[in-house]
Amino acid sequence: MYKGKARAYTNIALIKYWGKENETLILPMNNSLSLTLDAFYTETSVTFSEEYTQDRFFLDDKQQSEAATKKISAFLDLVRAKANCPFFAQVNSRNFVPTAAGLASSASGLAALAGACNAALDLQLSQTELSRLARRGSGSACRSIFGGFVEWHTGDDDTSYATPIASEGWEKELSMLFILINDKAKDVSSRDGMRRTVETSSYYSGWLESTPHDLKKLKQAIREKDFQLLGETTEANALKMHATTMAATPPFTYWSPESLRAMDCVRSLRQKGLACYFTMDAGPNVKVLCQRKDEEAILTQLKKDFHPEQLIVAHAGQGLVDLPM
Ligand SMILES: O=C(O)C[C@@](O)(CF)CCOP(=O)(O)OP(=O)(O)O
Repeated sequence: MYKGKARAYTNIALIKYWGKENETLILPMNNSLSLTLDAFYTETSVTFSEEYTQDRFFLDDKQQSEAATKKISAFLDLVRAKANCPFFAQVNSRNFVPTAAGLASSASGLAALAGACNAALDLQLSQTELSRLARRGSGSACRSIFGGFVEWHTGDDDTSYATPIASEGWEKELSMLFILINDKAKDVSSRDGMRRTVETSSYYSGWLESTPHDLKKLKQAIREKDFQLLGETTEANALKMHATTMAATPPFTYWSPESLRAMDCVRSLRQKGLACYFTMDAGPNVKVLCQRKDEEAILTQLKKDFHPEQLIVAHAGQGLVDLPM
């Protein structure tokens, strides 16, 4: 019996990963850049045992569907091949995110699973090898191996992994405020959404052409600790990513009326002189990037338009953490 446990934190992309060049190997069309946060994380333990007759996957103590277990099994097969281990496994993941907020990201889950498997089978993987492995579970998971600002590079199965970006700790001066939009509509998963967009969106080529330029500006903003450039580039990049979905066939959007209202609130706060910018992913929630020094003032304003329980504050977080069983 081999056991391991790890914790990984959610990351939010400032330059989005939105499209795969290779679905099986989960290779991205473009480089992305994210900020690992401290507010949301997943703790995953894994046990490989010769006594198990199948893989089983529990999330928050609930056994998961066959489809979800199949996805985990495919990842475990990679690990078993690497470790030359024939045993089935039981995976227990616990998401430390606000319940029913639609925030449980596959990024922290799969990164934590990579770490737990590494510990259980004593694979002694480097952070780069862990990032490469986590990528095979979910693209954005490869970024959660590291804390702070992280870049995920395009490439082949060997060369596509994430690396931390030197920032002299500037990320500690930033805040990310989550505006939770409880939206009934069933979201298109990020995996399905990006596939449909790559295959059918007439705006996709424009997106691909513009992301390297956005990435360059974002890295300049980190180098120069220029919050306005960071914010403007982040917001514009998110809007371009979401524009591609509206030009897909059939068209779709992750935005709900409440999302639009939240985006408007951010713009009007900016007009009042409070530096804040939004980003959005494959769901209706709106994430507001600001400087820690303005966090209170912005929260006070947002509380005029949203219920306090819709607002969650996050700061820069750390990379993968091994945990004692
Ligand atoms: O995080 C970003 O860069 C942007 C997104 O969050 C925008 F929605 C996509 C994340 O996609 P993910 O869940 O990693 O997909 P997978 O590789 O199909 O598992």
